[in-house]
Amino acid sequence: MLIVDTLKRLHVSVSFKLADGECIALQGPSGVGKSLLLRAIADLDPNEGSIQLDGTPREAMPAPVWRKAVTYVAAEPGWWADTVQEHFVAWDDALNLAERLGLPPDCGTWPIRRLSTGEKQRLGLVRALLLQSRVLLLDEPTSALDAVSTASVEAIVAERVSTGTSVLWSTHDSAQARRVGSRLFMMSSGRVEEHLL
Ligand SMILES: Nc1ncnc2c1ncn2[C@@H]1O[C@H](COP(=O)(O)OP(=O)(O)OP(=O)(O)O)[C@@H](O)[C@H]1O
Repeated sequence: MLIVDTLKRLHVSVSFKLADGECIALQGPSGVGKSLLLRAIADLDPNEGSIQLDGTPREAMPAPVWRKAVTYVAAEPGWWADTVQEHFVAWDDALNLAERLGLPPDCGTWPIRRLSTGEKQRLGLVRALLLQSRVLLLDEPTSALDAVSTASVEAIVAERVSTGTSVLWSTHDSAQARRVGSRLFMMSSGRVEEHLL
């Protein structure tokens, strides 16, 4: 269980509980603060408030440990090495997931500069999935993907949810929000309000 109590980042102020094996879809207009909220939960930006994971306060863990347990997945992931497989400790495990997301077997040798936006997005998700995080904070994870790849992402995340991973999934696609979410949060003026699905 992730408990977020009066988390504040700029104009965002939010409290909610996210159970094990639950996926909450997060919607709201562009610029309303969805990314600010997800990044604050992962402690990637300065923020105030209290967050607990399974009863352990965030401040009791070193930040890198917290971020491996409560992982933010950016819509546009960052890269630091020249080729795809240099970004992975266990490339065989990564390749299995990458192939499920429609990438070819030789994609590990590809230079990062050749990747399309959607290839980057899928490989960024693979990187996060390999962490086996307790909580995934997905920031528009299929915004650059076609329908087939989107369905693959939704299926893989659903598998994780079915084995207990908690997910907060930001999306502009209300059909997707209803497909993936067991609950729906609408964000406006920096607050979230739960809506019936
Ligand atoms: N470091 C910052 N300092 C000040 N304002 C910021 C900062 N980061 C983001 N903002 C502003 O906060 C608002 C919310 O941004 P955020 O990226 O969370 O929106 P969003 O709901 O995720 O939008 P989108 O759906 O377009 O991705 C925006 O107006 C943005 O310009």
